[in-house]
Amino acid sequence: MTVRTRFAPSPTGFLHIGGARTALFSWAYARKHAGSFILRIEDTDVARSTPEAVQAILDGMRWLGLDWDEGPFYQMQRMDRYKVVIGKLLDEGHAYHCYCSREELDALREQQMREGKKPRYDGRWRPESGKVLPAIPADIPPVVRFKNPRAGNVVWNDLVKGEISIANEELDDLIIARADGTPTYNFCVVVDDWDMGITHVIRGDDHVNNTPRQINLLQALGATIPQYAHLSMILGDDGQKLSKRHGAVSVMQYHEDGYLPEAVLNYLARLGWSHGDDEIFTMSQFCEWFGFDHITPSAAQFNTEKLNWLNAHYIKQAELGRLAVDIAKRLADAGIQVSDRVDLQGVIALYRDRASTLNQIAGSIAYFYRRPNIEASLLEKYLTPEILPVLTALLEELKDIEWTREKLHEVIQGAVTQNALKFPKVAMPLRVMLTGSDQSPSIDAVMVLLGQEESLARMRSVLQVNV
Ligand SMILES: Nc1ncnc2c1ncn2[C@@H]1O[C@H](COP(=O)(O)OP(=O)(O)OP(=O)(O)O)[C@@H](O)[C@H]1O
Repeated sequence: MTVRTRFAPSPTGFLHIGGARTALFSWAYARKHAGSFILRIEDTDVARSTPEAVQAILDGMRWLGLDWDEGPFYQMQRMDRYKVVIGKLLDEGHAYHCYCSREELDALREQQMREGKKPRYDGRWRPESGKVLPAIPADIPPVVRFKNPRAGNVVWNDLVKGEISIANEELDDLIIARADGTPTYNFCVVVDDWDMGITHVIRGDDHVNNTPRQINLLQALGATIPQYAHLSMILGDDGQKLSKRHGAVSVMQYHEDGYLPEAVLNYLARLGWSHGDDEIFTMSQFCEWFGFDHITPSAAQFNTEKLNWLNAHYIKQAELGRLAVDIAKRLADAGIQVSDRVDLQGVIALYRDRASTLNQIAGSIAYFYRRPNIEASLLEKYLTPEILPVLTALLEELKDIEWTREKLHEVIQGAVTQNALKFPKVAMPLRVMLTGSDQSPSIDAVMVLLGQEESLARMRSVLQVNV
């Protein structure tokens, strides 16, 4: 049997971390078994679905590298097929028309509540042998209901939660087509899973309640029942389920904030799944290791600190050329054009060990490409009257030296020793003049990358010396 899994989001908003983790597990299971991963867009909620949300979901999947083998299939394009299957169920006696008016159903519910019973459809239009059905009203277009089995239990061995058994008594005769003929959610899912040959339905456990109804429908259709794996929910900081409507951040926001997709994927993989003590692994390792035996059935909480830690790791490992392309774009978005004057890869190499996002790097290195505005308080603090002559003399000396780290260090150290100062007394004002900040990597390394001409120009403009 070839494994076929699917991810089936509703395009009512962006792809968030919770959905993405579910997509990742479904994708990994297909990849592990050399099967197929199918993308299906469940867009039957016409009022809430938008083309922008479809695009946002596709963008998020592509950014993460969760490539699909088939689809995207759109449920709205499959309406004719659903109608055919509804007809089949009606013909075969697995479904029936129900002509209850809204008022009738409301009255039924009220009566059941008064009697302390669980509100449910009482099957008044359900055909049974020997039962006389009410006269068909002229003015009420019927819905189609599924004839759910009355007795027995629906039992499945959930790959995450173990055996689950639901009594058929608990299940209503589900409406599968509304009065206007449009099919309903659970029914579309069933027809799709059947037609698409899904072998493993891997989805969030917010769908557990749908599963017994779907199994009954599949059985009535004579379909093979897939295996089910209901994954725990990802909760936000407040302990609530992340959803488009509550607390979730788009996957693409992580891109914007400077996270690498491999860091986000690695983070998501560990949300509710483990492989011994392994925290850092590649996606091919993950696909190899992934299985349902090491999934925690309890909900997992999002933790930004851990994501930052992983991102810092992947930034340190990433190929510099790739980081340079990305960071140049981030700088351009902030109105800063990088130029060949400064070796961007060299600059990133100098900064990446201390960054947990690409945005932090972009923010820290902007001064290489745009002269910094230096705060008066920094000038006052570090460019004290007694140090100014030392810096002016140093500027003179820097004009004619070989522009290497070693030479720069030697010359700066010389100025320190000659004037019987401590190293920071000279290094700090240099930092401020060159970078606009009193925090930077080693100043000689900064000066090499900034270049002789630009370094001297920045010193001159602060020291107001026109030499
Ligand atoms: N917080 C979550 N944690 C884990 N899986 C989730 C989470 N939210 C949704 N999923 C799963 O992602 C898949 C796609 O879900 P869907 O597009 O309906 O997103 P949703 O966020 O639940 O939608 P909504 O925000 O409208 O409730 C489903 O399998 C669903 O179970």
